[in-house]
Amino acid sequence: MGVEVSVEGLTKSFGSQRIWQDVTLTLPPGEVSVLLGPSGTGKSVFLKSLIGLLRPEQGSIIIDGTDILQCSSRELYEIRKLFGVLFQDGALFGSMNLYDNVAFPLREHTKKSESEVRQIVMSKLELVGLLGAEDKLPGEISGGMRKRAGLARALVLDPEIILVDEPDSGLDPVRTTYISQTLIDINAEIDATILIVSHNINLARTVPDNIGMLFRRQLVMFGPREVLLTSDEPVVKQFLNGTMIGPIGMSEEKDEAQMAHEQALVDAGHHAGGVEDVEGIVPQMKATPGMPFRQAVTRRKDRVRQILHTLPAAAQSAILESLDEDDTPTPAPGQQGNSSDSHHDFDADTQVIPVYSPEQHGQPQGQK
Ligand SMILES: Nc1ncnc2c1ncn2[C@@H]1O[C@H](COP(=O)(O)OP(=O)(O)OP(=O)(O)O)[C@@H](O)[C@H]1O
Repeated sequence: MGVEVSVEGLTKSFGSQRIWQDVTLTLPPGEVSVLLGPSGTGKSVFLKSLIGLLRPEQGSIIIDGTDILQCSSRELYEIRKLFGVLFQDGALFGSMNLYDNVAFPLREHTKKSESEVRQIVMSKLELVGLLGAEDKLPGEISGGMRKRAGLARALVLDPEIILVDEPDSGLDPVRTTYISQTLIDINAEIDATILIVSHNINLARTVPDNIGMLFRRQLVMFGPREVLLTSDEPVVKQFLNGTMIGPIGMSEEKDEAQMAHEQALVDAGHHAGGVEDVEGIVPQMKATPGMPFRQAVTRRKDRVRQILHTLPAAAQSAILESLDEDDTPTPAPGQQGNSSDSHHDFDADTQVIPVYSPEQHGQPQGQK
């Protein structure tokens, strides 16, 4: 199972620009969490802080018992071995085909034979639906394929924590749903702790076990998905419905006068944009039939039962309903019941730093 990531009192600035402050949250081990927030609120900065690419000036980030803001560089090196990261554009090497891109961490950081490398690479390419595209260069494929290739590369070293930066950016709604399904399937398959940064509402409504939101330098909330999805917070409601009416403006700050002006326009009949009154909770996506059962589902039920009394009433009743839901996985066509003997073989003894970032490797290439 993936490890817990516990963040407390985290504050990050660049010079005099405060990005966010006093962020406290815990990513439950093996569960999928999404961090939402309008553009520019520092979601990517948060992801980069978790892997030690950026250094917040205050607070702690405890990963597997180690505070990565206090530990030695040797310890940070060890902790980084737990991570697989998918950056927004896949951060692929433009001169290498997809096979070599995905094989790169294995060749660079392990002593595996080429036949072992091949077996792992092909299984990961299959998991992300890219079998047959091994010989393509990043510049010859779509943005969605590049993302999936980046995801395959993030998985080859068997990560316990997977960070995904805007898996939906540049993708149409259908491809976004496919990548959402892939992320759920990966969680079912390897039971890793997953944090997805996004501003995609469909993804946020259907994929995660937990949701948080950054706004105006604060973590507005973080908790079981039902808390945010039933929230009455104006900023959350506005974000979920994508309208102009509410505290979120084109730039970060929006003052009372502008809010009143926009409300007056809407009262006079102007369309506020977005989809009105999307309320409540839609069912969470499940692993594809035939995949292993997603163990996070059972663990999360036990966990939320224990914190239920601390949550708002609307979230409590939504959670109580979900506790009664049948978690039995849908059997694959032609199969009976749950399949736990996956054909994907994940090797546990690789020793590497699975972080390939623009910071470390220069600008990603292969953009169209
Ligand atoms: N290395 C850096 N040096 C200085 N400022 C930075 C650095 N990285 C990010 N920032 C600033 O931090 C702020 C937050 O950026 P970030 O990319 O984390 O936002 P985001 O929420 O991920 O946005 P989006 O949803 O548009 O991707 C921005 O104002 C950005 O300019």
